[in-house]
Amino acid sequence: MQVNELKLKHFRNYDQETFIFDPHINILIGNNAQGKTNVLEAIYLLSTTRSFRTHKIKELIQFESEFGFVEGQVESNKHDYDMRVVVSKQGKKAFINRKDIARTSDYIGYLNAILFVPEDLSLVKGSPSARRQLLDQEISKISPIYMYNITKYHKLLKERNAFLKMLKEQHKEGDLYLDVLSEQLAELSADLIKRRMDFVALLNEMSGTMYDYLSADEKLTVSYHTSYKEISKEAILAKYHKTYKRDIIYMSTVDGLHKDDLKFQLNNNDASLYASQGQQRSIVLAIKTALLEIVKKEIGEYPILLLDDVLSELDDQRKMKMMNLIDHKVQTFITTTSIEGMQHASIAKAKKIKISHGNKEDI
Ligand SMILES: Nc1ncnc2c1ncn2[C@@H]1O[C@H](COP(=O)(O)OP(=O)(O)OP(=O)(O)O)[C@@H](O)[C@H]1O
Repeated sequence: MQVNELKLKHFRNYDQETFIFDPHINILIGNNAQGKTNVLEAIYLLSTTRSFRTHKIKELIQFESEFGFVEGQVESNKHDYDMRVVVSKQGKKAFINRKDIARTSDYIGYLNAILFVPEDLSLVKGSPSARRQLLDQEISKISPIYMYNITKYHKLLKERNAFLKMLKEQHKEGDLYLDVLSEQLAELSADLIKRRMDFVALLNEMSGTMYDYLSADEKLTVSYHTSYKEISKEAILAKYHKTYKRDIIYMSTVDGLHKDDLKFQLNNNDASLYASQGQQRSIVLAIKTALLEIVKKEIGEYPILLLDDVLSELDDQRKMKMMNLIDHKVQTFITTTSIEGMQHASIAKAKKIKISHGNKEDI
């Protein structure tokens, strides 16, 4: 997959700009606060209809403007597409070949992107919610059904929690409607957890190989942790039934896949407790490069890669190895304040675009 052309209109600090990209490496160079990450954010928006920096989509519209849009000419193995996401005060609208696509799950997949930002470097020791988010986002890219079901799960969970609160206020210990909601959640949970487990098995295999290449010292293992001993609708529902009273007291669904976690181990030691900064970086790098391979395996072609200011966070050896892994395979967008010290041959051949004050200049 690749983005050949990107148009920005009233997007962040861009009034109007058109970028023509190289199929391999594109480097956006500029001082701080010039608009480099804004370009990555625009590509990510085109890919997912979301920003990786804010949930408030209206922040993407240029100050003083009523609307903004991002439009990309995208080339894949199958077809070429014109993709567009328009953001206005009313919300956002996504289009493929000028056709309005109402459901996000129908839009995702035309342009797959793997994003790597400095915050990802805290994935190993950070909050479980970031690891769950990674799982949900990445599985959604290769499975529209997963995306549809996880959205439905969270809606039902919210409804169940609100209902638990009402039961507590009414001093009730159960209700037929609680049974219905629990049954629906149990059915979805069994399906979603199985899909997560399958994905993690693949991630474990691929990231193990990548880690071995990036840092041959230890063995990386990635595993999925859930509170359920048996993954079936019946077993999950039975657990819900057993914990009705507790959930009503807490006014919250205490157990569930919304509490599950992804664990990393190096030579059987819990990486969240023992991994050094360098080891954590290698793990995240192994995960991100493994994700590229998983998308290739599942979809049949590589996604694009967005590297926001992360190369400067990696040492020379890891940087070189990372570039070796993506060279001539993956269209990559790199933001940086300077290319000094970037030694790989692909950097010399890369398309370099200077960004200043929301304007670009090919150099
Ligand atoms: N909605 C908006 N309208 C106009 N300008 C905006 C808007 N949102 C952000 N900006 C401007 O965009 C600039 C930041 O751009 P960006 O985050 O892409 O910086 P950057 O070049 O990646 O910098 P750094 O190297 O510091 O990460 C700031 O000057 C900010 O004021």
